[in-house]
Amino acid sequence: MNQNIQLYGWKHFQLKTNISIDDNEIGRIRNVNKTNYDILTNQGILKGELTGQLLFTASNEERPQTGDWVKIMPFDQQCIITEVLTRYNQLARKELGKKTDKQILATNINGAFIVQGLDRDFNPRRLERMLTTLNDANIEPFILLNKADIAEEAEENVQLIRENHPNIPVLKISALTKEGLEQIESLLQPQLTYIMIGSSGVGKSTILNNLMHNEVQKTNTISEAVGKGKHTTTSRELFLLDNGSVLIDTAGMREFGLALDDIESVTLSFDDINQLGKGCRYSDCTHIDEPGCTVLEAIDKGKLEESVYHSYIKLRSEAEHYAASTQDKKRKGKDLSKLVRNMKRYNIKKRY
Ligand SMILES: Nc1nc2c(ncn2[C@@H]2O[C@H](COP(=O)(O)OP(=O)(O)OP(=O)(O)O)[C@@H](O)[C@H]2O)c(=O)[nH]1
Ligand SMILES: [Zn+2]
Repeated sequence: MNQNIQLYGWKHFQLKTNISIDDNEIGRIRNVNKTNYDILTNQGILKGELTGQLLFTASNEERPQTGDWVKIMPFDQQCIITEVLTRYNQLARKELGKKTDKQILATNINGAFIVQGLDRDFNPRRLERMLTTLNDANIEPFILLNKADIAEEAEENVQLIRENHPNIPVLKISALTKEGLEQIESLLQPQLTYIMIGSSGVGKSTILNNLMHNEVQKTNTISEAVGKGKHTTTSRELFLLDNGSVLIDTAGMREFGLALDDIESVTLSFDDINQLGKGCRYSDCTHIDEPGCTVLEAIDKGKLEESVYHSYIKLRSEAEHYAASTQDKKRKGKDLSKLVRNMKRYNIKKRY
């Protein structure tokens, strides 16, 4: 039986949060089904429910999520969840169809594998967006470019992503032929928690099955011609890998929206801009139209790829838009008009 909570990273969580509680009153949420939870505990996997207090007073965000450590009161082969222990981080996305509500995907995560297909799923801009969200959540990113076996221009596209993100591991893989599987395994550390994110059908379950060395998660075999997956809802589940790492799989995630707490962190996912920005005249320079901005200077001198700057601007404008619906509308108007002016400036320049 591998249900000992140490295997699921309890010690690591304790180190991060300074919490000390009796091991037998602790569990980790394996998956969520409305208000029913599967919880990994020293007594095995227990079914759990919330105390009335939690059920009626906790917001969606405060309720237990996959990855959460919770305080439990075992009884009768089941348990009651009395408290959600403070998370050291959480990964959220914008709720489908809603403007500002966050949906939490998972919590207490050390690293994330962004899976993107090298086929028609390939989209550097979506990758940027995911990297920004991960950076904001303080989660270490890894990029898996999958389906190398069927993609044309696979090598060029892998190179492009490596150039854009020199400090992030970028692996070219094929879950089908198992190319790159050992490289993924070499990134995983025991007792740390990882999550796998990416569009539906990109190969996440197939990768997970490879890592588990058996079939745990049903893969989506609906034909490409039909064009849509069989999942209609999003589910998250926590798995223990052979090497002792914990992996959370997210299935059926069609859209990975921005859910930023802080717009300024957008810049951090752009290594080049971040490096250059250290030389700007103003320490809070937004690199949009300030005098003495070394980022703008670098573009003029051809030292910074315009495409990188463009995705920075686009991403920033998306982030501004999102933030504006919850924060300061006035500032949004100002910044957006600056952005538009700046986009124009570079579009005009390009014609010469
Ligand atoms: N050619 C090729 N096909 C792959 C590869 N990886 C996955 N597939 C296929 O792509 C389809 C979708 O794979 P899944 O693993 O179910 O994708 P998923 O990301 O888990 O999808 P959701 O569960 O909907 O989020 C399946 O038919 C897989 O066999 C690969 O490297 N090469
Ligand atoms: Zn600047």
